[in-house]
Amino acid sequence: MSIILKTENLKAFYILKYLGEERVIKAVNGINLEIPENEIYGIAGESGCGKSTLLKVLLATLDPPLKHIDGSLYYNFDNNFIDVLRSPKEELKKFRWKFISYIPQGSMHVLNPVKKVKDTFLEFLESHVKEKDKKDYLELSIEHLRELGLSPETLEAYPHQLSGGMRQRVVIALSTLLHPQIILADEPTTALDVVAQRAVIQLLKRIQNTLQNTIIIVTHDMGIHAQITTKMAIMYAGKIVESASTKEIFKNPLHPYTKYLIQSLPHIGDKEPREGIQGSPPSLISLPPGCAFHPRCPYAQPICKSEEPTLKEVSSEHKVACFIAS
Ligand SMILES: Nc1ncnc2c1ncn2[C@@H]1O[C@H](COP(=O)(O)OP(=O)(O)OP(=O)(O)O)[C@@H](O)[C@H]1O
Repeated sequence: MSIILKTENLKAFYILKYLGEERVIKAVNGINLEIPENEIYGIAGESGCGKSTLLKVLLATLDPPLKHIDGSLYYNFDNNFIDVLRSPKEELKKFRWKFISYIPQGSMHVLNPVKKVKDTFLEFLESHVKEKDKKDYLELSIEHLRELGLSPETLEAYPHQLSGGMRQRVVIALSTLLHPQIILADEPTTALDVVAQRAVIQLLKRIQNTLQNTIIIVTHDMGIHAQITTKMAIMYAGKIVESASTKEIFKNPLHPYTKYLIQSLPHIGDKEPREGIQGSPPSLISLPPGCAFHPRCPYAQPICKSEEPTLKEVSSEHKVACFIAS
């Protein structure tokens, strides 16, 4: 199993000035991840725990007020680990779209409303692939859509002529035109009905199967993780609190937060609504001492209020950051 992307104690904070005072939002706060190639890797957690920010950092797009504070991000490019956040910006351009690409949150609004889909595809290829004539770009786009099971006729449409689900699939096709080895997808199924969600899931699975690459999916929806991911990490308050294969996470969740996330999933035959997690995630500006989950944890012990648990391996490839569970 080869690692395609890894982070070591990665920290990136939003630094804001508010009424003359500095406010620091610790959105990515000491992340250690090792993501293998040829997997669909999920990152789960409630809204506001830092998932989207982590994806921005993994793509190495840190624009103010987001700032790299500490730690490292490595891409395994041709069997060399590149220290991405310490590489010159010009150097990083060669990775974007060809090695690593990004499907942004709400991507169905990404397409230019006054241009045919075809023109967006051609412009993208023109700016990223050299030495081709226009016809070749068109052939490449048609071939790619066919490969993904999408109709090439879509290229002749304007975005408003496509359904929300179809627009999302077109943006996914656009992000994968250059066959990247890593695809980062931010909430790719959010705001879609279940039929459109299913089509997006099938498309992502098909892409992974065809390219044999790695897809990293961020979503708060544990149901989506269960359907598509093969390995996953649970994020809480800017940190990873548990990671394992998706099967293991659902069969044997160890962290009380993971258990809550799974318990709150609806089941067929439920007579009453499922209970959500009590309380809400802490402010990332002033985190509680010790384990950030302790104020919401029914099993919290005195140690949880004073010391911060680290992510420890408890069985093969199953890691958890919890004094009670490890
Ligand atoms: N551009 C920004 N400037 C300042 N703070 C930000 C910015 N973007 C996000 N944040 C803050 O960073 C924290 C983490 O947000 P992030 O969007 O990464 O979480 P998330 O888990 O992806 O949640 P969601 O699913 O709601 O996007 C939140 O407190 C959020 O308010």
